[in-house]
Amino acid sequence: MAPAPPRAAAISALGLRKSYGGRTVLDGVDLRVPEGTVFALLGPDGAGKTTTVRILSTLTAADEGEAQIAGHDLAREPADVREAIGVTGQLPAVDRLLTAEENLLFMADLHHLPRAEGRRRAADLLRRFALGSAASSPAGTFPDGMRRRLDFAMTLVGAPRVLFLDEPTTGLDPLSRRTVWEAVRGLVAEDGVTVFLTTQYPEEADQLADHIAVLDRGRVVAEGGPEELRRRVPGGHIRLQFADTEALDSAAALFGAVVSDPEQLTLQVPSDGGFQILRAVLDVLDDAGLRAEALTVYTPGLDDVFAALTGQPAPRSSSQPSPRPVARQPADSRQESA
Ligand SMILES: Nc1ncnc2c1ncn2[C@@H]1O[C@H](COP(=O)(O)OP(=O)(O)OP(=O)(O)O)[C@@H](O)[C@H]1O
Repeated sequence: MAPAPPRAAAISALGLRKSYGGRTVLDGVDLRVPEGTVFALLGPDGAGKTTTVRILSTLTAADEGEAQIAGHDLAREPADVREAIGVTGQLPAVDRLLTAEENLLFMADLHHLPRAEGRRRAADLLRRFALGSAASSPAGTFPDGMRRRLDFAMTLVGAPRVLFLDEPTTGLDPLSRRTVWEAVRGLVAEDGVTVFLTTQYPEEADQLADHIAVLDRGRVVAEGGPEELRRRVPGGHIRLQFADTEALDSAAALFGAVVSDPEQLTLQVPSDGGFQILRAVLDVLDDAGLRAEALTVYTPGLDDVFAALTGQPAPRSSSQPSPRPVARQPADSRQESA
């Protein structure tokens, strides 16, 4: 079967540059985001993430470079670009005197939706963002996380094809964060929306993004899928545990340059996380008639990738993210008996 043709780009940018008062904030950023995918721009504070979003959403002009959004040229057709996109945090924000439902209906009026269609969209968004129980309360009484969810929902009333989310979950409580993540997944899977999000949390990029670009001091220093990025940094290993010192020492002699821990009776064999090396390690043990009691494969997490690429520790969200499938865990520890 012929491979699927590459998806058209919903966002493409070439050579974006921006300086403020002689200080370079974006230093030649190239990006390509295929339609119907989630792209994460991951980077520490001040890397230039918000500036990138502001440029791509027509709020700020780049000094140099060009971009196309949803088939429209950013510089020549800004009104068409604005028509196709949604941006979180953009005005009009939540009106605190109106209820959640009224805020959504107000947005529907701004987008000239017919009454019935507006009501249908408002009801759908209240459900998607777990705001149903608060539909009739004034938004001024909402806790922060709930108000941010409503703000996000309001961006969606106009059914944008391309959505920019600038740090959508920074400072959010775990329920609000999960709700936002689920909403993003639903928008992509059910509506084919393209999502461009910025985040300082590696786990958020890992959870949501098909493709991640790491931005540091105005430059994209690495990009790829989450797995691809993990393989870029050293530190992956296979950890073997033995029943006694004799087996441990025999295995250590076989593998050469390994870290041995006599107290735990473990060895760490360097690994790129691939299947080949795992098989080779098991073959070496087998051939020598040695048996490991336990085997753990450790691949570096995106936190390690972030730290290696930016020279800064990855910021942690205020709470633990929801558990993910084992196959995608960053600090992957798959237990297998050997
Ligand atoms: N309007 C402006 N005038 C002057 N400097 C600015 C302006 N906007 C951004 N900057 C500077 O540009 C740099 C990048 O800012 P930007 O907000 O794009 O970073 P960021 O990656 O989004 O970080 P943060 O998470 O802190 O928002 C920062 O040093 C910031 O102070």
